[in-house]
Amino acid sequence: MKILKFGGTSVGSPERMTKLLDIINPNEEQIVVLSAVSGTTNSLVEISNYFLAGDKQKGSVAIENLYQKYKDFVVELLPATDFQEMGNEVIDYHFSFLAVLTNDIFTSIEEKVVLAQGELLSTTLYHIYLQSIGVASVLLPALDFMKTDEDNEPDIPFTNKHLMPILAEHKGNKLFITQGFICRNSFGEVDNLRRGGSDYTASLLGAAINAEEVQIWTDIDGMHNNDPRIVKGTKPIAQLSFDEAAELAYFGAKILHPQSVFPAQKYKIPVRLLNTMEPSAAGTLITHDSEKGKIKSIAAKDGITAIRIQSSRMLLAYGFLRRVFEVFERYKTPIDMITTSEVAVSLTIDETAHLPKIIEELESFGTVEVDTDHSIVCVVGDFGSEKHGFASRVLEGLKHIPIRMISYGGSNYNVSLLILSEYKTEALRSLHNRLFE
Ligand SMILES: Nc1ncnc2c1ncn2[C@@H]1O[C@H](COP(=O)(O)OP(=O)(O)O)[C@@H](O)[C@H]1O
Ligand SMILES: N[C@@H](CC(=O)OP(=O)(O)O)C(=O)O
Repeated sequence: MKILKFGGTSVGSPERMTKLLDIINPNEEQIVVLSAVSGTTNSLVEISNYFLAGDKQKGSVAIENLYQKYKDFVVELLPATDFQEMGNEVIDYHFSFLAVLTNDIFTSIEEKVVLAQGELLSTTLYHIYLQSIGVASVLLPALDFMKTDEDNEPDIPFTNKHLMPILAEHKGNKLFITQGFICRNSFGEVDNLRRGGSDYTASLLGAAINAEEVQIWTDIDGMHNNDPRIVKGTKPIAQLSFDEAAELAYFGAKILHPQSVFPAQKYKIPVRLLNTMEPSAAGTLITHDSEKGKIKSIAAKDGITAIRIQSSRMLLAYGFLRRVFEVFERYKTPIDMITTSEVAVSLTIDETAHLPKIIEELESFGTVEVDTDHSIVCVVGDFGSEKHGFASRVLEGLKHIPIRMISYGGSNYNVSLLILSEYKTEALRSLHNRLFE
């Protein structure tokens, strides 16, 4: 069994949806994971924000606008009268549900239910489309088998336990369709795997059913060696290791959800990144193997805050870093980069919700300086062997840009540098010229 995930752009219009059958072979066993139609999740976030802010008027207008878009979508996707009626019933059901849901008290619980409607709509409409052209498929309700635990971690054994019997019940069927992104949390409430989470669903399903392969179909021919939105002339990378892919996804390569690598890595399921618009292109294969002696790719992550704690108490002391880390642990704030000297430690975070409290506690150790608006630029490749001189080439590529922090040696395949965000574009372009041209 293979898992094929199609992102928002791949199901972004009725025409795109109908073209999926150029890629999906209904005679092969597969679970097709769909995201919401592109733009829908953003609209649902906007709708939720209006209701969370108590602006029912604007919220209702936004619901109506989205409803009209789906009306047009159904007419184009399902031209035959009987199937068009089925499509209209589906959207009427979901949009009346939205109206009821937003009519009363609106909290983060209702917000998650609102956000789930995008994937529920796209999969149900696609399922009806397949029926309309006589292709047999089974619609699997992700909310019955995708679950996170008390720590918000996905529960893969739960998915295995609840999905396998459903698949067995439909023995003889080959094509299964399900929703990406959505799940239930440990309270049984509707929840999600965070923005871009359909990739994560695909990888979790691959792990849960021990799939032959997970394919992430998107609008580009694989992971490129730099951000194609910023740098011209980027190229797809044929092969990446799970660790390299995880670093790139985490440090900004938007093509892949950062957490989606780990389930596939743990359960040894190969992942392919492929292009819906160019299905014959090789794309990127992610496995345990890594190509040696090469720099693979550059990525950047914005919205980084750097914190420096300067303290003479650090000098020749032990236990100091533990106490610093405990502050971040108490506020559930992950640290990305860290560098130390004998009297100071610098670290970066991208979640700033608890920053004032964190600073207040850190001030008991010494002087605290905070710098916002930074970006981490991350270069991924085989840095394990000094003979390539890659690190010096990275620094050479950034010699005209002020560097706030450098992290090298944490792993053999990554160098991360912290710079002011205003230099990001120049840094990515300059590194590209230096490393790949
Ligand atoms: N290193 C990279 N390689 C490939 N694509 C990248 C990279 N960095 C950013 N991207 C962007 O990621 C986009 C695909 O991700 P996304 O929009 O989330 O797809 P989908 O909607 O299919 O899930 C591409 O169109 C591309 O602009
Ligand atoms: N629809 C969700 C989940 C998702 O993964 O979307 P996409 O595959 O288009 O990145 C989102 O927009 O976040």
